[in-house]
This record gives sequence, structure tokens and C-alpha cells, in this order.
Amino acid sequence: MEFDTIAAISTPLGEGAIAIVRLSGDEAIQIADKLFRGKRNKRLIDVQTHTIHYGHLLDPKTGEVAEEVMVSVMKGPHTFTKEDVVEINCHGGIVSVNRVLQLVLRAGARLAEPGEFTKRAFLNGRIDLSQAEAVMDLIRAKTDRAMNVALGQMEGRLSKLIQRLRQEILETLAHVEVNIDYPEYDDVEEMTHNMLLEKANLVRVEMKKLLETSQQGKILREGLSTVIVGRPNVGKSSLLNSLVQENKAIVTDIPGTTRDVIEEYVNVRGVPLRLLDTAGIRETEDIVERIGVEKSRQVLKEADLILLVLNYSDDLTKEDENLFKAVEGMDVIVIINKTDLPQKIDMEKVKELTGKSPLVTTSLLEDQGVDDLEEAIAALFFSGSIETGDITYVSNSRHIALLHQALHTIEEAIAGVESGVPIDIVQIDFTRTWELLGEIIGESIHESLIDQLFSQFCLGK
Ligand SMILES: Nc1nc2c(c(=O)[nH]1)N(C=O)[C@@H](CNc1ccc(C(=O)N[C@@H](CCC(=O)O)C(=O)O)cc1)CN2
Ligand SMILES: Nc1nc2c(ncn2[C@@H]2O[C@H](COP(=O)(O)OP(=O)(O)OP(=O)(O)O)[C@@H](O)[C@H]2O)c(=O)[nH]1
Ligand SMILES: [K+]
Ligand SMILES: [Mg+2]
Repeated sequence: MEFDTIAAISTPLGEGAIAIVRLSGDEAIQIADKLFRGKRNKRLIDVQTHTIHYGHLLDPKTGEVAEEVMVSVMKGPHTFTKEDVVEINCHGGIVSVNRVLQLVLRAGARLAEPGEFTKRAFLNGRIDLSQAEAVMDLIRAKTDRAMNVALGQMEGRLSKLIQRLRQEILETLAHVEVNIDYPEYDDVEEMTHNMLLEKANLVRVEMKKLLETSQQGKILREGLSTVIVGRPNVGKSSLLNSLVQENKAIVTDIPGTTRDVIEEYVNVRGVPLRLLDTAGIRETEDIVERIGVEKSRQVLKEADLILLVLNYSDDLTKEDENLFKAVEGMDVIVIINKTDLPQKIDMEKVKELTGKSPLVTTSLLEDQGVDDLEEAIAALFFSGSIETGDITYVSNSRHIALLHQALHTIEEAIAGVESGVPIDIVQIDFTRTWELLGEIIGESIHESLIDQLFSQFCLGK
């Protein structure tokens, strides 16, 4: 495919030792060559592919030196985009990198849209859509595990599985056609039915297995949304600080200290948590605090995990009991804090309210019990510990939704075969399943959706 030449800053904006402006497209090397002055009149249009060159960029308008650079020249198709790629390594700092970008834009490149380099890698056929999406996941990965899942997907693990299932369906459809057109035996109808059932079931089981990884996959990718709740002053913010091992949230002995939801990402024994500290829930006249309490109630609803904190040295109150009611049916870990102080809490009553949920005692002041809590979190979500090693995960919500649809369609096909629906009707469901799976890897997908997906990427990627 032929596209114009795009350019963007591919490193984070800010102060750094080095920053990179990347170009991709047919003109990439000429554009860089127009600006470049190397030693001994070296020209970038003459150099070998995959080489890097020291020199200066000159402003063509003034002829003055604009930057000192190292320029990598990579000729397609063996590049990130499969096009000619030039990477200008300049000095870090916003002014210098912007100056280089302006120069290449004036010399004929067009500013890339977010995700456009990766989009070209996709459109030029180096990677499929699920691999491209994995590139974005990789950038956003917050733990080693999440990164491994994204790397696996980037290397085409999910794509290969999806392709295998699609191939299976395609072969089955071909078989059906042959059976219908050239019936070899008298019982061809029955044979076709049996084969359809067998293949449909095979595909169904595989898709189900894949979907079962989605809960963990999504958590690995986005972090487990974990909300710390409890009455004012029980030690919620102290708990957040303990888990992130930094003083991120303000802790005071004044009830109602936390007013806004505080968000931190933390990795607990390989489980990525998106940790939310909330305002203590109580009836209050204070308008600001009341808004905080309302927010606490809202984030509670969207939580994957609740850390419900109680005060060991205080009686259980009606508010505590209401909290238990509010989180009924959710994944909850009950934490009894302040065990360094004399006991006032009724443990029998706590156990009754806790039911089957894990119960942990802590003294955050004395740094006691946090290990047990971490253990409980890991146990809850990995039932011990899982290895991401050989499993193919699905973690992207777009993929999950498509898989659910595909599963539904293949189940319709199975029900159809079983109840003797004519083959040509069943074929429609088979074909639809094949199409839905294709959308995951970007085949049979609408162009506007592709634009939308890539626009979510970072600039310069
Ligand atoms: N400087 C720099 N570092 C970078 C990137 C980049 O674009 N530039 N990447 C950007 O994300 C990542 C590396 N990803 C890449 C993936 C594929 C190819 C590539 O050229 N693939 C060719 C094979 C090249 C060869 O055979 O030597 C291909 O698949 O055809 C390059 C980078 C991380 N580091
Ligand atoms: N003795 C004792 N004090 C603790 C413990 N954990 C926290 N505290 C103290 O309890 C007070 C309240 O702690 P915070 O972490 O601010 O409590 P909170 O639940 O976030 O409070 P609000 O945001 O106001 O709802 C502070 O003075 C903490 O130092 C503990 O284990 N033992
Ligand atoms: K407090
Ligand atoms: Mg607080």
C-alpha cells in the first residue's frame, strides 16, 4: 500500500536525555536527507539500511544548525510499519524535539495521528488487529504479568488460536457443500448432521475456554478495581498507604479527612490493583463531605473487590452493618484494624456478618497483618497462584464481546442441527461465527471501527 509520509514525536514529552522523532513512508529518507548534514558529506539517501548516523540538522530557511542528532535509517519492508522508517534521535527536552518535528513537517512530512504508525503496521499486513491492540496494552501494562499477556498477544498467540477456529469452521462448511453437491452415500444427510455437530461443539468448547480466561485477562490488563470502604477514621487511607508503600493519601485523626476518591495502582503478589480510597461513609451535614460519601457509594457499585475496614477498638455500629449489606454478593475481604488498641468490637458478631468472606486483622500503625491481607487478595483471585505461561488469554473488552456473540451463534447452530433445522439455515450461523471471529483479528471489520480503535493510541505509536 502507498501512503504519505508521517512524522511524530515517539518519546514522552518532557525532560529526558534523548527524544525520538519518527518518520514513516516513501519520502522518509529524502525528507531527513534534506535536513541532515553528516561528516564527509555523507548523504542519508546513500546509506545502508538499518544503520545509524551522527550529524546535524540544518534549518533550510537559514542554513543554521538546528540540532545535533543521531539518525537511524531503516528501509522497508523490514521495519515496524513495513515502510521506510527514519528515527531522529535528538536531545531530550520539549524545545529541541519540537524544533526537529517542525523541521520535518516543513520538509514535507505530515503530522501522524495517534496510533498511525501501528495502524500502518496493520494495514501493511505486518500485524493483525489483535496484535496492534496488544501494542497499546503493552504500553499501558502496569505489572509484569500484564506485560507478558500483552507480549503473548502481540506475538500472535490469540490470533493463531482464532485463525485455527476459523479454519475449522471453513473446512466444515466446505465439507457440507461437497456432501450436498456430490452425495456419495445414501445416508449423507445424517453424516452431514453428525459432522456439523461434532465440529460446532469443538469450536464451542474452545471459545468457552478462551472466554473463561477473560475475567483474569481483563484484571491483568486494567487492574482489579478495589475499593476501600469503612466508617470514618477506621484507617482506610492508612491501608492505601501501606499497600502502595508510600504516603499517597492524607492520614489524620480527624474523621472525614478523605473527601475525594483517591486512585493508586499497586501490584500485590502479581495481582494488579486499581486501589480506590474513599471518604468514610456516614450521615453528615457537611456538604463537601456528603458529596464524598455519595461518591464512595458510587465507586462501590463498580468494584471488583471490596476491602471493608472495621475498627477493633470500637463497637460495631449500625453504619458498619449497613456497609455489610451494601456489599452483599460482592468479593469482600473484611479487615479489622487497630488491633494494637484494646478490643471493643464483638468478634462473634463480626464473624457472623463476614460469613464466608476472608477476615484479616491488622494494626496498620504497627505494620502488622498487611502480609496476611496481601495473601488473601492473591488467594481470592488466583486461587493460589497461576502462571500465565501456556494459556492464551483474552483481555480486551472488544474481543470478549465478539467472543460472546460468536459463542451464542455457534450455540444456535448446535441447537439448530439437533432439532433438525435444514442445513442451509445452520450454514448461516456457521458463517456468522466465522465472521465474528474474523472481526477480532481485523478481517471483515468496518473501516470506521479501525479508525476509532487506532485513535485511542498514544501519539507517536
Ligand atoms: N527505536 C525504536 N525502538 C523500538 C521501537 C521502534 O519503533 N523504534 N518499537 C516500536 O514499537 C519497539 C520494537 N518493535 C519493532 C517491531 C518490529 C520491527 C521490525 O522492523 N520488524 C521487521 C523485522 C526486522 C528485521 O528482520 O530485522 C518485520 O517484522 O518485518 C521493529 C521494531 C520497541 N523499540
Ligand atoms: N492505633 C492505631 N491507629 C491507627 C491505625 N491505623 C490508623 N490509625 C490512625 O487512625 C487515624 C485515622 O486514620 P485514617 O487512615 O486517616 O482513617 P480513614 O479511614 O482514612 O479516615 P477518613 O478518611 O477520615 O474516613 C489516624 O490517626 C491513623 O494514624 C492502627 O492500626 N492503630
Ligand atoms: K481520618
Ligand atoms: Mg481517609
